[in-house]
Amino acid sequence: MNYNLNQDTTKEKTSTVAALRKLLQLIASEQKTLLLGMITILINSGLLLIGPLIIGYTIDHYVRTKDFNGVLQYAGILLGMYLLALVTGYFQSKLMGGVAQRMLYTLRNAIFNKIQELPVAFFNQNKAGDLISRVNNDTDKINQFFSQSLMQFIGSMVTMIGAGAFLLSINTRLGAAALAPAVFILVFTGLVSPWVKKKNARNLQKVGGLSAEIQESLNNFKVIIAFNRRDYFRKRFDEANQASYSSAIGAGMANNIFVPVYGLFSGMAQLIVLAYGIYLISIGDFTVGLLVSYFSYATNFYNPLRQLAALWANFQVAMAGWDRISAILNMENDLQVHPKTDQVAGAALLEFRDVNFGYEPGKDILHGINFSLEKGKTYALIGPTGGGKTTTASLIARLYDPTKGKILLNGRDIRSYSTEERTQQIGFILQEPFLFSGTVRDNILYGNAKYKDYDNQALEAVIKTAGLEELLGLFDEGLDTPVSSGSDNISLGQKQLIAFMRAVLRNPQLLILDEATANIDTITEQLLSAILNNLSKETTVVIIAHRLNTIENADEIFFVNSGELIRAGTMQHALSLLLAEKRSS
Ligand SMILES: Nc1ncnc2c1ncn2[C@@H]1O[C@H](COP(=O)(O)OP(=O)(O)OP(=O)(O)O)[C@@H](O)[C@H]1O
Repeated sequence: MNYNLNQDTTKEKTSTVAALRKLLQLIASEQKTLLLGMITILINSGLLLIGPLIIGYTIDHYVRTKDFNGVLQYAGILLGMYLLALVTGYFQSKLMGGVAQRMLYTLRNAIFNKIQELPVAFFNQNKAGDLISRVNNDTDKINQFFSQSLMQFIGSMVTMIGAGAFLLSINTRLGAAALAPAVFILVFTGLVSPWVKKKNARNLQKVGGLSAEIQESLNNFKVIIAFNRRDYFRKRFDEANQASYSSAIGAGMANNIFVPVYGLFSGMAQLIVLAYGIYLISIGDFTVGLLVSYFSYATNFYNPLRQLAALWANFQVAMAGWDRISAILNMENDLQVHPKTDQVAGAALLEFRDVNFGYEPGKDILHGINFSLEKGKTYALIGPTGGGKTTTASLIARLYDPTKGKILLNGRDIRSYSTEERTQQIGFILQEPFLFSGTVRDNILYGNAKYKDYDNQALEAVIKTAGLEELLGLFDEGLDTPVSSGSDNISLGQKQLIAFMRAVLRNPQLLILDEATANIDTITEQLLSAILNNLSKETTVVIIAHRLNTIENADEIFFVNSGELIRAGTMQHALSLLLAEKRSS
């Protein structure tokens, strides 16, 4: 599956209605609040619509007859109505603000949970900074629309429809003339909106790119400083910033296109009402009071339309953000759990059967790999850099599925194991161990449900039984030694030790060490070797190492080169294969 989120996003075409329907599902549980919100909008718009009618009535019946008591009475009614509109307006913002915040919360959780479900290939193909921008920035665009614009949007629509109905009912011909410019606005909006959305999508993509650039340079700050290449990253950042700036200008211009066009047509409509209205009064078909009301209704129709111009732009931004978010939400993990297959009797612990694999479609890295691992034995994978050792180990741990062939775990297709079952049976110590902020204890118990409730004393007893006591002793404050994922308060070797303890404590059937001792001194390495020898007799160990002394005790050595795996037999033969490969390259 192609997990690249930034591929072809500009060409993507999602129907706005379909996108909106999906988005609204996120607030399906907010029906009551939305209903209340709608009621406040209807009251607000209703009050706005009745206002001009009352003003017209007051002019025709009380101002012209100079009945000031009547004028005062109706002025009081109008004041009451406007105060009520103020109160309903306040509740409207409060209700919708709450809905939008809850929506933002749900949306961020949904994206984060989806990202957590996705396989390693997804993270290979997307930059962390861009993903962060989607979770933070793009969701915020949707939040802004829902908290600030949606109710205004609906309110404006209701007011417009009401005002349009009044315009047509008071005088059909004048009404039709007044509304004619709106048809042009509608056509213009329909034609221009996809282009505006595209501009906004491009802008969000560039903002994501900028975020990725920041993330990359922060992650690599040491290399940047050591090589004095600040200028290089400054230049890269400047380019990304420039691209983001240009796309923001483009999006801003696109978003602003609606306001002047709507303004132009609104002005034209008012001119039409004024000219045609005065003509109708001159021939005795209309009254001054009615024209004042009429003018107010035309304003009530076109003012919200002008507001809609700005709101529509916000809507396009939100929809562009939603497209980027749904691209994540629509991703499916293609490493699905398959139905259980029959177990092959007397099978090896793990078996590769004619396995091919490539990170990109059509570009296989591993070709026709066949081998099996027996219970309780130690295996070594050796070979030149880039030969395919880590890739083979990643397939053993099912970080990826083969493009061809099969992998059997305990005689059953590895794909038929649930993630929990599989990770319980296979422990993988990666080349670059991942630690998170906390303590040594937090990190060695990561993913270990069995000991998570043990207090330090009980855990230390378990550690002692597993032979890890001396390793723990290398940390000043033992289990409580602080660990910080970002800074370097512990060495790389110490990180590898923590990852080692984490994996051993889980007591897996199969333990893979990918260059897991590369940064550990020889004495400590001997200690690790003793711990590995002390593991249960059932435990199978796969060691990937460049330092050959690490694999002295291996029962079998595999030589992995150019994506092919052969049995190397003795250590001597393995060494000759390595040397031959070095000479030929
Ligand atoms: N995430 C990835 N995406 C695309 N290609 C990759 C990826 N990881 C590795 N490769 C490619 O796969 C090939 C095998 O890499 P692999 O990491 O398995 O080699 P290795 O034998 O473990 O090397 P080393 O000894 O340096 O760790 C290399 O050509 C590498 O460029």
